[in-house]
Amino acid sequence: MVPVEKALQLVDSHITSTNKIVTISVSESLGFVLANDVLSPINMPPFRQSAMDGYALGSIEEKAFSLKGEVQAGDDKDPELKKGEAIRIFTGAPVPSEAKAVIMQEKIEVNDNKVILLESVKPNANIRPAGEQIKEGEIALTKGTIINAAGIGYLATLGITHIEVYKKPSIAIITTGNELVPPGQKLKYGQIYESNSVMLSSALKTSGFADISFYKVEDEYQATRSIIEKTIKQCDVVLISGGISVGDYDFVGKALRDLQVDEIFYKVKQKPGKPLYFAQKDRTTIFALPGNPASSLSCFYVYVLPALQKTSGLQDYRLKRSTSISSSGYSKKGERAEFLKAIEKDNTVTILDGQASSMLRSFALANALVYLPEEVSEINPGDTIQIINLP
Ligand SMILES: Nc1nc2c(c(=O)[nH]1)N[C@H]1C(S)=C(S)[C@@H](COP(=O)(O)OP(=O)(O)OC[C@H]3O[C@@H](n4cnc5c(N)ncnc54)[C@H](O)[C@@H]3O)O[C@H]1N2
Ligand code: MOO
Repeated sequence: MVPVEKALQLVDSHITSTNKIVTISVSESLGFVLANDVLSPINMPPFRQSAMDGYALGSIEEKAFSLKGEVQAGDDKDPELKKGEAIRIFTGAPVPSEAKAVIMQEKIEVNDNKVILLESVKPNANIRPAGEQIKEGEIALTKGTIINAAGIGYLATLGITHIEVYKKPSIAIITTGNELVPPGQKLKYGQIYESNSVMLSSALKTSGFADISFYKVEDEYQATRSIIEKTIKQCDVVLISGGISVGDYDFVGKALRDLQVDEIFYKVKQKPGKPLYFAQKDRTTIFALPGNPASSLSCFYVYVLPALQKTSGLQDYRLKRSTSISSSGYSKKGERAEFLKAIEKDNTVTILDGQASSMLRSFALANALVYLPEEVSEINPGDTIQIINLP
């Protein structure tokens, strides 16, 4: 059995960033990592642009200006504007080349077709120069940037439709267990609903992993081995749920060994998730997650997600650890490190009831896991404790 910190290190040292680069459309790039610098193909703004609804002024020394027409956003005209002349202009409209400033409409009065300034105006006030945000050929976003919603908007403002990003892994989810039936069917005696596949795929989607295929297998050696062999050939990452413990019908470990995967560790000194198995074969990474739902998800967040993020080129892929003040007391029974479902708010963390690895309600409410290392045996209210923030 390996300690938690050792297991984390082993996952980190065996996972490498992908060097596969793919071109994708900007609209589909949420959560991807840029594989190259992106250069701006245009000046932004592309022209001198008014930042306000008001008047463009041909000079700034006068107090009264004669009004000469208007420029609306989207107009392609560049009207002449002499000293002492003003033009009605609107936010986003191109500012005439000869304009010296734009004044907000709240700061003028119009009398007899004359624009009277109520206060003085500085040169170039309320004018966004062409290329103020970025100039053509400059770096818009650097390699390594994670694309978020604003990043997608920003690239769209520059008219960019496609970018080069690191490929995200293709992921297989294999669920094992004769007792499992899909929700929607009536349960027979001895059966339970299969929930890990939808839970894990939802956790994957939350973090931007969408290339997921699903497989279901009975507790039978040959079928288990065949599915694992097939998915290792087809996918970058194989997540197996259940069948990894020591029961007579837990065939995952035997199948993996017989397929001669490189076992990196099996069993971690932690609760939940003791029977976690981590291996690689050729270029595929394999995690066999314990079948108990909360164990599966806990192992996913602690080990699988950082690995997937590292693979996808994220630099800041490591577990998001921080500390918080416990409002709860808790006594650990065994010696294993523990991950406890909790709610963290305003630097106070509350450990939830219902921590058994078969239970999901506490996880459904949690926004953090409290991490109790092996050497910590109890928590008292007021203690500063380690937490892992959940995505
Ligand atoms: N003699 C021992 N028995 C067990 C040990 C041990 O050390 N010695 N470890 C226990 C721990 S800890 C865990 S965790 C489980 C893990 O077992 P498996 O990974 O082999 O998982 P299964 O036996 O297949 O399932 C466990 C539990 O979870 C339910 N399950 C499984 N898959 C799903 C699914 N897709 N959706 C919903 N629920 C699922 C399954 O019905 C079982 O109730 O082993 C302990 N035993
Ligand atoms: O590790 Mo098991 O997940 O304790 O039930």
